[in-house]
Amino acid sequence: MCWMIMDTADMSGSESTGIEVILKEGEFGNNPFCPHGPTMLFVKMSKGEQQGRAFYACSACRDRKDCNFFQWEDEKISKDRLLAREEENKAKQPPFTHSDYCSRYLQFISLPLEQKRFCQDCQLLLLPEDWAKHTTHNILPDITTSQLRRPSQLLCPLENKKTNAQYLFADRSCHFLLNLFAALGFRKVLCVGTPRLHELIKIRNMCGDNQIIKSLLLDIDFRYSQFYTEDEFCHYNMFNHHFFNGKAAEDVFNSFLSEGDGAKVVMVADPPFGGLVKPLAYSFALISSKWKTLQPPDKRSQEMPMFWIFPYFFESRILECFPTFSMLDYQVDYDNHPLYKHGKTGRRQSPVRMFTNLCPKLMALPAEEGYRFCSLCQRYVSSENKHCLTCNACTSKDGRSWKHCSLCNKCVKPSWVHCTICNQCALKDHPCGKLTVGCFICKGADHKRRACPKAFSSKDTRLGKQAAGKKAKVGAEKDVPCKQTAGEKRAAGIRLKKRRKKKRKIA
Ligand SMILES: C[S@@+](CC[C@H](N)C(=O)[O-])C[C@H]1O[C@@H](n2cnc3c(N)ncnc32)[C@H](O)[C@@H]1O
Ligand SMILES: [Zn+2]
Ligand SMILES: [Zn+2]
Ligand SMILES: [Zn+2]
Ligand SMILES: [Zn+2]
Ligand SMILES: [Zn+2]
Ligand SMILES: [Zn+2]
Repeated sequence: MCWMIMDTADMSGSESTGIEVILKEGEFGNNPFCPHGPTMLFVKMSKGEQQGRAFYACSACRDRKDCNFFQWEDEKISKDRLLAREEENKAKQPPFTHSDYCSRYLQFISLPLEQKRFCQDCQLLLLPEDWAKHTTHNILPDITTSQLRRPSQLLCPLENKKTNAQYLFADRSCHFLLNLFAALGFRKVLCVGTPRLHELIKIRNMCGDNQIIKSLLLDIDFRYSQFYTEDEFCHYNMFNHHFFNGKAAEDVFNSFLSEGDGAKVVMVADPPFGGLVKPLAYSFALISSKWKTLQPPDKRSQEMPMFWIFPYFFESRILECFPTFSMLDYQVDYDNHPLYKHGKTGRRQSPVRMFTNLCPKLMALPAEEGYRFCSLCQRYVSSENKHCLTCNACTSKDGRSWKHCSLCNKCVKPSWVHCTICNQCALKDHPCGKLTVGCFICKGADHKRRACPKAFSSKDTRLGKQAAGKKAKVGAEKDVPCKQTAGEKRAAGIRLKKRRKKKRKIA
């Protein structure tokens, strides 16, 4: 069973050929392993047809400098090479096991303050026996208990944009999320790539009268192993649902998902923005189906409550995978992202939103930040998002007021004008006559290539079928303009250039 997946390299809407991912249901584990777990199968696509040999490459790292695994799908690998690869994979694992990190932590907290040191170069809490090895390194002395409670502030964010892009929530967004989950009655939060939220939950639990909320962090950043026990953190890859510590970690995950103790679980994921949507969706669907199997039989038809934090211009792709999701207007902002800050004018508003399968009318957005309830849409919207009576919706996606174009029969960005040559709205200085209308793969006029049914095989996986089912609905009800602002285009352009470079390297 094949589920063909388009690579984000095609975000710009260019007609270039794309490298796509093939997910074979249930077969991840049979793919060769790189240091980041099972690799993914990629193939070069041109006009909807497979071109050339398929190959395996790393699921997590989009930069070959981070992981240079490469193997043709039909390549025979000698025993010696397999052994060498296994050795290499082992050598690339963290310097300590998680249980070693835990015993080091216990030793560390029993040290007097003047002996509590953190090596900034090695990103490691040091024990006295380590000191000699770090004499020439940058050492942060006198690590306090409150610093230990905020590892996301102590560790320097991994800023490798392609692979980790560790953008940390600003306090405003982190508190909003936590208060929302608490108000909705959740008592367990599965934090997928949200270390800052995880630490805030733990801090909140220490403040007396709050209901205790449990949190389990799943993240690829193993540095967190030195601060959290094996019940609080799993070293995890969200692109292939791989637990680095194998069965022991999966058992922790399974018991966290079980609601036998009456504590309701919610999942929140904030993946790196350059990540491929469909492998992520595939992992989240696996998490959700695991949650279902742990529910009592009469509740198995319910969906696991999920929040996926991602830029708004991925809306149609996320909805293809999860038709029951909707996008909230809330703008998520980050401390260390120069562009994704809240409340600035124009493009400096954060494009990052929350997608959830919970009922939008229950997601109360803060009135003090200008969000209001639209009784017609039955959801909270941002202050500038005006209800269009023709579209019968609050149509803005980016926080600015959009305007209705009667020729396009939809609302468009305020900076767009209707072009009679292209027969659609676009920026004033668009490359006239060159806008792509409809689908590049099958030439159909009613959808874009990413929603093309031909991009899926006839034997779709469950998610693939859902995607096909949603397509018509998306087209009819939520025609999401896929054009981007100049800022987004620039960002996508930079990504595209880098990807082209990578593709050249691969070829
Ligand atoms: C955009 S940041 C989100 C951080 C979040 N806003 C916070 O403040 O807690 C992405 C997070 O995903 C993690 N991450 C990146 N690639 C990952 C992967 N393949 N699997 C799991 N986690 C990953 C990063 O380490 C980082 O914590
Ligand atoms: Zn890898
Ligand atoms: Zn060091
Ligand atoms: Zn409305
Ligand atoms: Zn409208
Ligand atoms: Zn128009
Ligand atoms: Zn034009």
